[in-house]
Amino acid sequence: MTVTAGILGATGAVGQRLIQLLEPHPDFELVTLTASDASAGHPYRDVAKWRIDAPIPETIAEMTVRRTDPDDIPDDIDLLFSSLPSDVGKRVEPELCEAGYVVSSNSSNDRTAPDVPLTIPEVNAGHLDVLEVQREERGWDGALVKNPNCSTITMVPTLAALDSFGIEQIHVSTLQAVSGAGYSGVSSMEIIDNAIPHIGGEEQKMEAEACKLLGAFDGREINWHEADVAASCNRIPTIDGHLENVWVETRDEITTEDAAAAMRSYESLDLHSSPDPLIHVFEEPDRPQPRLDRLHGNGMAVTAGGLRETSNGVQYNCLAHNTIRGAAGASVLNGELLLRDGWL
Ligand SMILES: NC(=O)C1=CN([C@@H]2O[C@H](COP(=O)(O)OP(=O)(O)OC[C@H]3O[C@@H](n4cnc5c(N)ncnc54)[C@H](OP(=O)(O)O)[C@@H]3O)[C@@H](O)[C@H]2O)C=CC1
Ligand SMILES: N[C@@H](CC(=O)OP(=O)(O)O)C(=O)O
Repeated sequence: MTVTAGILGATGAVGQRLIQLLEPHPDFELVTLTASDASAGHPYRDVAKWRIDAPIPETIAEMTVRRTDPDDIPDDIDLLFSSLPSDVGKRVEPELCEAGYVVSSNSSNDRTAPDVPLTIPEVNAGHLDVLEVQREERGWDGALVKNPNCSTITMVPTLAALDSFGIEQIHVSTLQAVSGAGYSGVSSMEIIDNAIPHIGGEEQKMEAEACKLLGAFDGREINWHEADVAASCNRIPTIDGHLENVWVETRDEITTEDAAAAMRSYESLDLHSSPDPLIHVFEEPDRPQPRLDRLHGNGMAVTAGGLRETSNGVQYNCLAHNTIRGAAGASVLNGELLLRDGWL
């Protein structure tokens, strides 16, 4: 079955990555692109400042961009991928769901709403069933699914792997790439020869989203994990790939070998965009590194290394590609999960 798909915010940085992933995708046929009113009515080629290091697919370049409005989007679209600014997503996504569209969104609005599934398919695919509650309570024929923030996605698969030892406390410090702020988000004068120890709202997102993702769905509610999470977020002058230093305290004793084995054996899924293995663990103490390791598993794998025992847990480093696994690829994978589980 081929699913007809559209992208909301298709001209932006994440929208372009979505095009790159969806145009050759075996399950999805890209038929609609939307952006702001200023871009609507024009050929995609004329209004998108294409920044991906591969040409715009010809079929996409000639498509006319539509308004991001239920009245301007064809009724027969099965799935909309959303990469809108979060204030726009907050207003438009519920309107689209009410109009009957299923939306897989990367935007940060509504990620922690109790009836909105926030999913990393390999970690918490079962949370998707909260959509039944969402439809019942909101009276929607459509549905809204979110993927987490890029820094959160980077660490959570490794934490899920370690949670059989009973995670009680997580401390994380990030080294985040400039692409996370968008093309014009951080100026070159700010970031070259520098590091910026502040990314607005990022720490709070990591702390909340990690607990929701690692929580348990009881058929009605997602009960958040009770681990104590503390994050410190920093921007550094890499282009793509968020590197993170993580300290985990566990209830049960855990050795370096236990932690490496748990990460290596953590299961992937049989979905097109899900890499196998999901987590690659390095023996070399100086890996992972952004430039060398961000494209593991076509940019969808998480890499880890530098494992060390601490007094009551382990310390390690992890890395993922922030605009692929951390954004566009995460939304596409959620689309594949929606298809597998019969929501489309
Ligand atoms: N950049 C990244 O790596 C990451 C970004 N994100 C999140 O993804 C979302 C998109 O980010 P990014 O792609 O960088 O943003 P961009 O600013 O590059 O793109 C925004 C897109 O939304 C459209 N848009 C803007 N305003 C409106 C509006 N009022 N109505 C309809 N469409 C509108 C733009 O269209 P137009 O071109 O016409 O202005 C464009 O297509 C954000 O929520 C961001 O926080 C998440 C993770 C990583
Ligand atoms: N804040 C992230 C990117 C981002 O836009 O995150 P979110 O999807 O939570 O808005 C970064 O700067 O790297």
